[in-house]
Amino acid sequence: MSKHALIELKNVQKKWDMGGNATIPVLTNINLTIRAGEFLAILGPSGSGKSTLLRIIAGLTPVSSGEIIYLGKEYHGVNPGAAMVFQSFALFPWLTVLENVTLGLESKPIADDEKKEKALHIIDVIGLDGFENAYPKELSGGMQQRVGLGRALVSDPDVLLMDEPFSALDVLTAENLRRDLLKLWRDKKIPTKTIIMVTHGIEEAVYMADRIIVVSGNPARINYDMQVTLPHCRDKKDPLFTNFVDKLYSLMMKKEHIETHRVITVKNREIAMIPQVSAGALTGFLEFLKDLNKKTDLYKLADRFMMDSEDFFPIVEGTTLLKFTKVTDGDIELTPEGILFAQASVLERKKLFRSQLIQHVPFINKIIAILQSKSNKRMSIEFFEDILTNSFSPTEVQKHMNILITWGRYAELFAYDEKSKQLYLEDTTNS
Ligand SMILES: Nc1ncnc2c1ncn2[C@@H]1O[C@H](COP(=O)(O)OP(=O)(O)OP(=O)(O)O)[C@@H](O)[C@H]1O
Repeated sequence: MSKHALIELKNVQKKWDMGGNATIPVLTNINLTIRAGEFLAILGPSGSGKSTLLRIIAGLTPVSSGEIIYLGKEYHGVNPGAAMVFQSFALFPWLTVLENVTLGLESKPIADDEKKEKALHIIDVIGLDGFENAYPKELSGGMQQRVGLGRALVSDPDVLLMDEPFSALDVLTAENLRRDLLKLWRDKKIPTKTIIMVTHGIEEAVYMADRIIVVSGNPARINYDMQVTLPHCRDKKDPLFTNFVDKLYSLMMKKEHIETHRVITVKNREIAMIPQVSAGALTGFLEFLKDLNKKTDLYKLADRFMMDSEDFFPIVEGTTLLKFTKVTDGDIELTPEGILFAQASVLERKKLFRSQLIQHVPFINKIIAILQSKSNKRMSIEFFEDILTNSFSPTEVQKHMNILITWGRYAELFAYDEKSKQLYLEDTTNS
C-alpha cells in the first residue's frame, strides 16, 4: 500500500454489458491513490464516466477488472468507510429530518439511543438544530441537502463521496453550503478524512478541492491529475484563482477532450456522439461571438452566460465540430465560416449549416444516402437507432437521434414524421 493511501484503484476498467455480446467500455486503466486529508474533485465531459468512477469507489458499481483497495484491503461490494451524498438529496419524504439522518446509521451495530444522540449531534453540526422533527417538504432545497449531508456524515465515514451535490441548488444557497462544508472540514468539526466530489463546475472544483483529476476519452481515463495549491479561503476574483480556472478550461477544451466522445465505426466511417445542443443555441452563440469580435477566454464566456460547463461545453463543442469556431489554449474565436454564418440571412445560414453538417458529421451523410436509396425517400427511425444501439446506451441513442433530427431539420436536409416514425428527405436535399 502506498504511504498514507486511504483508497487505491489499480488498473480499473468498467464496461457496461448491453446484452448479447455487446459491451460499452466506459473507464479504462484507472490508477488512482487517494490519501487521507485530500479533497479531490473529479471533472470531465458529460457522460465521460465521473459518476461511474465515484460509484465504483463507493462499491455501488462493480468493476469489470482491476482492484479497489481501502486501507490496504481489496473490497468487493459496498466500501465500509464511505458514505454518499446525491445531487437529488435522495431523502425519504415520509421521514423526519432526525429519521432521515438516523438512516445513515442503519447498518451500524449500535443501540438506538446512541444512534439518536449521534444524529442529533450531526444535525446540530450541519446547522439544522431545531428542524429535527420537520419533514423534507417543509425545508428549502439547501436545507434538504444539509439533511443529505447529515445522513452521510452521521456514520463518521472516512470518505465522503459527493455526486454534484450543489448542482440542484440556486447560486446563493449552493455558495453557502459549499462554504459551510469547507469550514466544517477544514476546522475538523467532522472526522471525515477525505472528500471526493464529482462536479461539472470548473470554478467549483478550484474553489473547493486540493486536487483535481480530469477524466475523458473513449473509454475514459485520468488525463490530468493536478494539485490546487491556492490557500483557503479562496477568493474567486483573485488573479491566481482565475488563472487556475482559465488553465483548466484550456485543458478541458483540448481537442482530445472535446472530440473523444464515444465513437463507433460503421463501414469505416466514424460516428461520434454529437453534442446535445439545439441549432437555435448554436446560432445564438455564434451571433454573440460575432458581436464580441475577438478571441475570448472560454471561462469568461461561461461566466457571462452564467452557465455550468455541463451546459456550456456542448455549445462550444457543437460549433467547433461544425468548424464555425476554433478553440486554442482556452480561447475561442470564429472561423471564416463562423463569421459568414453570423452575418448571413436566415436562408443563407441554413445553406451554410447544411454544408458544414455534410462535411463534418459523417452520420448525416449516411442518413441521406439511405433515404436517397429508397424509392419513397423514407426510412423508419428504428433502422438508424439500430446502427447506434450496439455502442450507445438506449438514452444516448435517443438523444443522438433527437439532435440529428433537429440539426437535419434546421438544415432542411431531412425531417421526422412522428406518425409513421420515419425519417424522410426534404426537397432541398438535391438543391
Ligand atoms: N447502469 C448503466 N448501464 C449502462 N450504461 C450506463 C449505466 N450508467 C451509466 N451508463 C453510461 O455510462 C456512461 C458514463 O456515465 P456516467 O454517469 O458515469 O458519466 P458522467 O461523466 O457522470 O456523466 P454526467 O456528467 O452527464 O453526469 C454514459 O454513457 C452513461 O450513459
